[in-house]
Amino acid sequence: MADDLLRVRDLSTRFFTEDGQVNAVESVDFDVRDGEVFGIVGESGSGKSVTALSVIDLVESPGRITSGEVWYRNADLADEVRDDTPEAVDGEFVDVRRVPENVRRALRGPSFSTIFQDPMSSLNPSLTVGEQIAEAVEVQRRARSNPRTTRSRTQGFGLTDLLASTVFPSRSYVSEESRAEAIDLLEQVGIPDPAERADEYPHEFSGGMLQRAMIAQALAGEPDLLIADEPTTALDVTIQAQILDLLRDLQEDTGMSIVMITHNLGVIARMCDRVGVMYAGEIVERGTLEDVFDDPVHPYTRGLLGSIPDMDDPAPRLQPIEGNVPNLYADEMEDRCYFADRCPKAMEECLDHPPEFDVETGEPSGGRTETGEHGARCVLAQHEYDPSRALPEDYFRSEDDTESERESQTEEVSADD
Ligand SMILES: Nc1ncnc2c1ncn2[C@@H]1O[C@H](COP(=O)(O)OP(=O)(O)OP(=O)(O)O)[C@@H](O)[C@H]1O
Ligand code: NI
Repeated sequence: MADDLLRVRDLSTRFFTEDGQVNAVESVDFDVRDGEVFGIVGESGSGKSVTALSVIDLVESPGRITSGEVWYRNADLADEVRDDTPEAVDGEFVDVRRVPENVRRALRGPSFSTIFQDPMSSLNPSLTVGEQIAEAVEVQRRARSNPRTTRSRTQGFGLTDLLASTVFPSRSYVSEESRAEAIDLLEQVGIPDPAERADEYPHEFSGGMLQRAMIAQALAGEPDLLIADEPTTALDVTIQAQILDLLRDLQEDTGMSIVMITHNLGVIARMCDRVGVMYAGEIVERGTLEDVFDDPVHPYTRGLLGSIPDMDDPAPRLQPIEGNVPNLYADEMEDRCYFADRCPKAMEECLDHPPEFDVETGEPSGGRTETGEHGARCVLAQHEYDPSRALPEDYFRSEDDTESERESQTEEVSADD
């Protein structure tokens, strides 16, 4: 079994809005192994993107990570930070939440890289594609030749100036070498005539080609982990499939790990080794693709799978299960299973907040067992459905009015995602 590259523990992120506190990510645990694709799937508003942003520390105000650890395996980094921040080191793992902020920021690119749905969020329209990729290559090259040595301790880790250059890319190629590498990267991501295309501007690229260019830029630092948040959602189906295949090929060639975020189970089925199903800010079920697809335990997972979209005919949005994702306002989150009011198998036990149970043993796993095991945050992982303990169907009915009011608000907040 491959080693863990990332161990996320008890990660919680909240938004402190004028309307109240939103518990967007609630005590999330997951692991990402070396060289695997880990999928995070769930309906809109379930907390997938905020989870990803939390891992790379890009949550913006009024959001804040309120608890959790993000352990990243990197022996060199562990050696470098051990003296100054021993509490952030455990063997070869470093809790990136506990290292100084500039060190954490310097991991973006060479350690963690990201691609999003909209390539223009990472490409500058006024620079050629080649210049921008060369710039990313150059930034990473300098970062490598100035490693985070003990020397940096006296210089306050001195990496912020390296990062500044990503914000203000220069207008020409830094060197012939980085230009050559940019062309090489464009070729790797399947852009034909890469030397010519390198001199074109983003608007001269088609949607699929732009997506490839963004991937090239994300790969410039040779990251250990690529976080892909709905990377193909905006593309037409044939191009979607090509980009997914490209990502899978690049993953195999480079050995990097990928966290793939999507609301499309077809994408999960095509890409992922293991998967976590998110609902209302929690991972409610996780395991290998086979575990989760062939033997789902949580009624939410079963509901999702009941409407698995065909890759050739993907539904634009999953809307498989009657009812709505709760709005996640803390003062309305009761201490019960958040799916209970939509669940065909809700029992009296569901009025308590379920821990994660190991599906094999039915024992609480707390996400801290030797993972990869099949876990589910549902009492059905512990024992059989018992109709005599079923909640009456209209048990939550009285909340319907407030729910439909909230529905429109939730849509507003996540609409620009
Ligand atoms: N800036 C913000 N301010 C307030 N609430 C936010 C903010 N960003 C996200 N949220 C809330 O956090 C929750 C999780 O949002 P998130 O974007 O992670 O969902 P998602 O699963 O990625 O959905 P989608 O599939 O639509 O991208 C939602 O309830 C959302 O309303
Ligand atoms: Ni999202």
